[in-house]
Amino acid sequence: MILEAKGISFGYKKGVNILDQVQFTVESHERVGIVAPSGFGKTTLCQILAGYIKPASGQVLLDRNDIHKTQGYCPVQMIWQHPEKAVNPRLRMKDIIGEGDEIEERIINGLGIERDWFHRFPRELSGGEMQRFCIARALGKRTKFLIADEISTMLDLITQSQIWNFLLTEVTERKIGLIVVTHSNPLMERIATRQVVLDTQLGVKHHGASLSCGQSQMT
Ligand SMILES: Nc1ncnc2c1ncn2[C@@H]1O[C@H](COP(=O)(O)OP(=O)(O)OP(=O)(O)O)[C@@H](O)[C@H]1O
Repeated sequence: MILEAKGISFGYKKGVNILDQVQFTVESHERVGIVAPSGFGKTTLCQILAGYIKPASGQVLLDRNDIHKTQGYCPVQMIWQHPEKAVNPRLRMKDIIGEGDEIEERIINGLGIERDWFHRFPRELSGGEMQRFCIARALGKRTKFLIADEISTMLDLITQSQIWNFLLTEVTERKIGLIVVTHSNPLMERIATRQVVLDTQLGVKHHGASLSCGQSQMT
């Protein structure tokens, strides 16, 4: 499958775009890092790619189908930096995890989610425990692309390593395309097979080669 950001422009204020003609493609077997300075619009772009925000212009295409016109379960799932912002505080974790697609037992076990946690409310879990639920919820059977936006920033190094080891195995075995945002260079180097650099002057750069706006290139 191919996920395509096609000429994506967006701004929160009318007439002021933070994303301008962003264009790139990601294939199922790839792990692509999105690189840009803080405040540039990476999270916003992730939300657009996962269908949460509509671009002012442009499209997000999954095998040529517009993701913003797709009904039902979105095959492009996003894991957020702050899990507490991604869960309904009034639901118990068993209901939160049931909000998406069917989640295989292997995923629950692989992420180290304990049975006892299912009966708790989000406020009764640590950030790391809650993030494991959010990762599991995003790995439903129909997920084809996963967007990981600073997902391990708040975790200790051992938990980071466990979660990333699990995620990398999972996306490789299921041929899920991965888009990753992280400010950690070592993590980016470890995870991404390719990087897309968002750049104010040049639109989008791939592997250091500058492209003018509106072009796309697979590297
Ligand atoms: N809901 C919103 N309403 C208005 N402005 C917003 C909103 N969300 C983000 N912004 C602004 O849009 C810009 C891009 O924010 P975004 O979070 O997408 O950047 P980022 O590249 O992910 O930043 P960081 O690396 O610091 O997480 C910022 O200036 C931010 O203040």
